[in-house]
Amino acid sequence: MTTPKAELHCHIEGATPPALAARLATKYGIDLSAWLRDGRYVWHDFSSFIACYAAIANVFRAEEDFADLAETYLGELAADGAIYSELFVSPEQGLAAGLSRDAYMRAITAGIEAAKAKTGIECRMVMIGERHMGPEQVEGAARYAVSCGFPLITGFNMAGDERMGCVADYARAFDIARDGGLKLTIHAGEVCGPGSVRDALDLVRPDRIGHGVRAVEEPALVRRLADEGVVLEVCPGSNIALSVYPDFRAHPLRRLVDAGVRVTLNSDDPPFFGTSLAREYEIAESELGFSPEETARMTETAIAAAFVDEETRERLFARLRG
Ligand SMILES: Nc1ncnc2[nH]cnc12
Ligand SMILES: [Zn+2]
Repeated sequence: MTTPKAELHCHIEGATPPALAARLATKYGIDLSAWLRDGRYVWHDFSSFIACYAAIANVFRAEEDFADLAETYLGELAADGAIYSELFVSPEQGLAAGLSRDAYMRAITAGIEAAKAKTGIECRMVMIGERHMGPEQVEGAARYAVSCGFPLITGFNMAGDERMGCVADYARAFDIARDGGLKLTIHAGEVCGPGSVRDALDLVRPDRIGHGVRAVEEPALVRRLADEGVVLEVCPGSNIALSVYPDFRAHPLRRLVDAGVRVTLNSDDPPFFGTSLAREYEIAESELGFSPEETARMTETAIAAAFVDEETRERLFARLRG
């Protein structure tokens, strides 16, 4: 039997298989030649990755395209042993597709429900604001998240280019989300260093941090993460693909765990980085030196930190215990 897994950090459009992007581009007459060649996404650094991601996210046009993407991704995750997934969603993509935010949310919800009916995988959605679109867009995403009435949205997150602006500019968006009852996570300490993680802790007070790995550069900050029990959504394959670290030997996951930081394993944007959730578990064991017992503890941490009600959490823990 495959070991049970859980994923807290995956951007749904970032899970688009290249073959699906190619098929939709042909169907809708979109030129993807700058971004997709020989069945692989084309980018070479963080900025071109963000641009490539945006181009691929824009090939979706119909509700059924988004629904199929969510159902297919969750089906694959379940086949790899995942019992829980949090998908990062961007209703702005509904507008880009010529639909509406609600149509986008309906479609992803339909995909989630279909996957659950087939495989039993539990899933929640985390609303994304894109940092490089500026504070107004991110606040708009937070306002929509708390008012749209889709019950599977349980969290709010900011992704995008961490080098843009400062966290303080976005604090209001997180206040809106928190006041509306959503749990919070934020991309920090991926492209930028410990200062970015410290700002996130001070100004956003998140339940979790996306990546956060560069906190390792400041020992006092690592102690703070451990003391405060902040959970990191670590994506080792993504970090290597985006050259945050030159190779797995340089990756700080072991140092963070040894310092008592709570961590989970995630794929981020799997086909962009040549990875999958199952591959991240393999990487942790074969490249980063963790035992199966240790990766099982990371899955437990993911369930403990999942943005779900307590009854669902108990059910998920019961499934983990088998
Ligand atoms: N790894 C990443 N960092 C920031 N924004 C993203 N959007 C999609 N993937 C991302
Ligand atoms: Zn991410």
